[in-house]
Amino acid sequence: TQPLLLAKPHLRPYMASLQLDGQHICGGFLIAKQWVLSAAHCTEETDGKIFQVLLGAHSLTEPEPHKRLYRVRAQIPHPGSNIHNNKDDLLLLQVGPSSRHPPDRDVAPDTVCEVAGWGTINHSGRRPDKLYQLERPVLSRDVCNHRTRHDHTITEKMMCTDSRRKDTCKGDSGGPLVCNGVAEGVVTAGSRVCGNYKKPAIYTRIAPYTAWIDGVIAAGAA
Ligand SMILES: NCc1cccc(Nc2n[nH]c3ncnc(Nc4cccc(O)c4)c23)c1
Repeated sequence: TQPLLLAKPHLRPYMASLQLDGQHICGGFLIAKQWVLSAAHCTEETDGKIFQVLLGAHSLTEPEPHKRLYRVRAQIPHPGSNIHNNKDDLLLLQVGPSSRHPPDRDVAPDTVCEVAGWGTINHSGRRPDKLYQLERPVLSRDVCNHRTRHDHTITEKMMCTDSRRKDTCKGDSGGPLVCNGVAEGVVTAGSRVCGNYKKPAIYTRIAPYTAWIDGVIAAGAA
């Protein structure tokens, strides 16, 4: 049979894993804010236990910044579903606020990440009409904090990429720094300097702020 292909990480943010006690039981997918659709047969061997729903994952076990395990507020099988046939084999799950946040880990130095933006393209200050993208290696916090670079102003809630030659610039602020398919940082202007290797590009890391982000989303969702 045709060998199955490994999915490219995080290209399917709607993809859900329905779990019991940390064990994957069934797939599912987001069809609306807070609602996951799956199959009613998935509740057969659960003897009434309520699933947890894992969203934003590629690996079921490894820590990933956008991975979240959500409680299920309501589990609603289609009224026509039954254990004798495949009719109306649908299950709707209303997911509640996330019950667990992934551990907050630095991206390894030299990891090549990408950043995109409509910011100015070079010292000419030319502003593009179309989106540009840039691949840059992560710079360790120690190097970025060196006296001759950002001189100990880079906290553990920030990260840097090498700014030799290719760099972010005016108008790129706010965009995502994506490493291995995961948004790890948000472009910040920092010293506003562009393309100077002595002033590496700075990003606000996202992982330290997931509780704040979820809190705002949950409050807004009410
Ligand atoms: N590379 C870090 C970075 C990320 C995001 C934005 C920024 N810069 C800027 N953000 N806002 C700005 N307002 C005015 N000038 C600015 N930078 C600038 C413009 C022309 C020549 C040059 O050497 C630097 C910036 C710098």
